[in-house]
Amino acid sequence: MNMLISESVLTNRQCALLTVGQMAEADRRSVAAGVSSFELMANAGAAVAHEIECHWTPRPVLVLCGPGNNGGDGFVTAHVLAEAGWPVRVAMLGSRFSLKDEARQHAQRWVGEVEALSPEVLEGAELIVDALFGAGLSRPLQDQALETLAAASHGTVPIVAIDTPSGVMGDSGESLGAVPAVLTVTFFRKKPGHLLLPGRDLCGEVIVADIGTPKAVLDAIAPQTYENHPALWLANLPRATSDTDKHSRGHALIFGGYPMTGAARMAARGAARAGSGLTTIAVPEIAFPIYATVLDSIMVRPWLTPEDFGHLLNGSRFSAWLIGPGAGVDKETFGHALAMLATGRPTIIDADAITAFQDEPGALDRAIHGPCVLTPHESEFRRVFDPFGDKLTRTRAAARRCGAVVVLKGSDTVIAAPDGRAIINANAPPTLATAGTGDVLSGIILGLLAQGMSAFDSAAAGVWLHGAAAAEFGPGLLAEDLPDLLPAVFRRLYS
Ligand SMILES: NC(=O)C1=CN([C@@H]2O[C@H](COP(=O)(O)OP(=O)(O)OC[C@H]3O[C@@H](n4cnc5c(N)ncnc54)[C@H](OP(=O)(O)O)[C@@H]3O)[C@@H](O)[C@H]2O)[C@H](O)CC1
Ligand SMILES: [K+]
Repeated sequence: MNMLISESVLTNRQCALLTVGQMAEADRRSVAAGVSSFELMANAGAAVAHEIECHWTPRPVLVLCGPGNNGGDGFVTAHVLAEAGWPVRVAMLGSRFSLKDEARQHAQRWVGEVEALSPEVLEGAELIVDALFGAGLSRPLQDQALETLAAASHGTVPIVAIDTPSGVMGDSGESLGAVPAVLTVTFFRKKPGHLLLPGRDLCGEVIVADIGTPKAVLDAIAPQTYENHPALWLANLPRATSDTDKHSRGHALIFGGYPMTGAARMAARGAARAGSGLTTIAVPEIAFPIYATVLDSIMVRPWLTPEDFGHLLNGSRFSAWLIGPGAGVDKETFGHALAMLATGRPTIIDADAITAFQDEPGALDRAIHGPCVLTPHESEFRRVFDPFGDKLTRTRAAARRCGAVVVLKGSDTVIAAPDGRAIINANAPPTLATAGTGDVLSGIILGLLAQGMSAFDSAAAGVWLHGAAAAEFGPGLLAEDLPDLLPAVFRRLYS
């Protein structure tokens, strides 16, 4: 739980992610503020050398330099390590004389030999620094770059990547031929590609180094993308105080399907553990005995006809709804979801209720006019939204189109708001890939929504709490374990 321990010292500014374009702007603004490009590069290379010295004892290092500023950082790293007495060799793609500006200046300070890049240069290296391409990657790796990195990845020699593993796209995390690094040192702020898959897996440990970029640069850039972290929403997380009673903590209503009854029950436990004062499952009368016999503090409300269900919604007692887990993909689910959305009250549309709109996605867009969260996994997403583009772009476009917060689930869940803000989550352990965990997630988000938290904050907090609960449990996790792990996560958050 290191992530929890460090959160108190992080601010939401530190969770900001910059695109490749925004990072170039940060550099321009730094230069305008008096920090030269030469100095930024010197600091970048020195930071990489420093991390290498912290992680390894001196050993033969091979620095692979590319034709741009990433290569320039590599020359600085080589120089600093050599000055510290490490045995260093440099191999380069292309000629050092074709380097420009500060990269050229730093390369001139390297007095050693510069070998031509090829798999043969790997011989004898015990640590490889990948400074081939970073933010300027514009096409798939090929020829010597591809062959040398591929050969390096077949051995056991650790690879340290400067900025990104060469071949990883900074904005999307897509790989155009990258091989895994054990450590990636990037500068000023992470980029989306450090968190989106497969980029995140290819980066290994990611360290963000300060290279002297003035803090004010971030305000001028006004980033819209963040890494999920309590610093983003902890202040808005609902907390019971001495003057709260169960009614003031909200009343969550979940549509309970039949014959799949477990999903709604798990969602209900998630909502209750997330702090909803009252939680009710509304169930078709035939399913009432099943639900009622296995639930204690969760209330069960039977309904006989769709009209009865409509009356239930029009009562004023409920503060947020959820439909989807175990609901069934049919006209009834479609109708019940529309009825929930028509109230304008906070609504979560999940699972089957998303798929219920597959023949008429426009109906979903037209119906959403209040706070709403959609929680699709990839297949559900593709049934109602445009599948093109990287995960961040797709999720943003979906949120903008339908006017709801969209949570596109996975190991790199993206949460996007209609106004363009987006959060990437990275605390989900692989053990969450098991049946029913999505139902608990929508329940947790519901519990927060029911207490009056905004749709975007509820979604971000819910996703993070869900990941932290799973991490708390470790291997062998079942979805039904998750709600009971939330108290420990909350305790730690508030300590
Ligand atoms: N604040 C910071 O983050 C700082 C970062 N620094 C470092 O600068 C790089 C970005 O430098 P840039 O020069 O923009 O880009 P690259 O070094 O990554 O590469 C550009 C050159 O590579 C060519 N290229 C691109 N893709 C390929 C490929 N697949 N095969 C061969 N060649 C490729 C590209 O050619 P074009 O034809 O596309 O123009 C360029 O020649 C950043 O990552 C940091 O490491 C600063 O040092 C400090 C501030
Ligand atoms: K690199």
